[in-house]
Amino acid sequence: MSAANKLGLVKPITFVTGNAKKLEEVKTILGHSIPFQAMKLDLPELQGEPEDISKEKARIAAREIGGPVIVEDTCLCFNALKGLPGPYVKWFLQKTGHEGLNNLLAAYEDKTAYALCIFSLALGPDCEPISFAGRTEGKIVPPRGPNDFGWDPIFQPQGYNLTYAEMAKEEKNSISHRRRALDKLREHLCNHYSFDNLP
Ligand SMILES: O=c1[nH]c(=O)c2ncn([C@@H]3O[C@H](COP(=O)(O)OP(=O)(O)OP(=O)(O)O)[C@@H](O)[C@H]3O)c2[nH]1
Ligand SMILES: [Mg+2]
Repeated sequence: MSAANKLGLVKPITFVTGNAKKLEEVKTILGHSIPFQAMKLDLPELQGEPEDISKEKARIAAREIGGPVIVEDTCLCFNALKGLPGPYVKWFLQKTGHEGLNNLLAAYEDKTAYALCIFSLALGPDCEPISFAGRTEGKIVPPRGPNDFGWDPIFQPQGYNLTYAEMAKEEKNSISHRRRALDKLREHLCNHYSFDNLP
């Protein structure tokens, strides 16, 4: 799309999340490529299919903010459990910890899993959100590495001997589910919008 056909945003995009570690990674990955501001808000933990959850989060956030928003929902999906715990991993982690998550797979040979991140962009309260998914394949292992972000210590990406937690931050950010989703979101925003009219 040529520059003349791009929609000029007049309100900045707000990334709405209650999770400081997500925000840190998003800031690092996007750098200055996309201007955005952040708002710490605890959005409801919804049920359903990952893309529907992410889109509904975006509708709720756009109503709260009254302007353009991005949100994301992250799932950790075990293949032996047909994708569960998926979007419910936050509660499994909170209640059962890394050990409990490993134990869920004790009855299965297959320890493979994937991390899935779905960003949704809503331009305003009455706009239908658009989603951008990123997925990284891996397996679930007993915890290794610093315990400063969620399930990072038990997720070992395919092709690596290190868990997400053991990797240097730049290395995780170069292959992560979040990185892959943000690459698509960035491309969409750069192709369709101009940011020159922002206050
Ligand atoms: O080890 C991790 N590496 C990651 O890269 C990662 N991304 C998210 N998470 C955790 O997975 C659950 C997602 O739930 P979630 O998407 O609803 O997030 P949240 O409620 O924390 O924030 P938000 O919904 O306000 O944005 C929460 O427990 C997050 O802490 C991660 N853990
Ligand atoms: Mg949440």
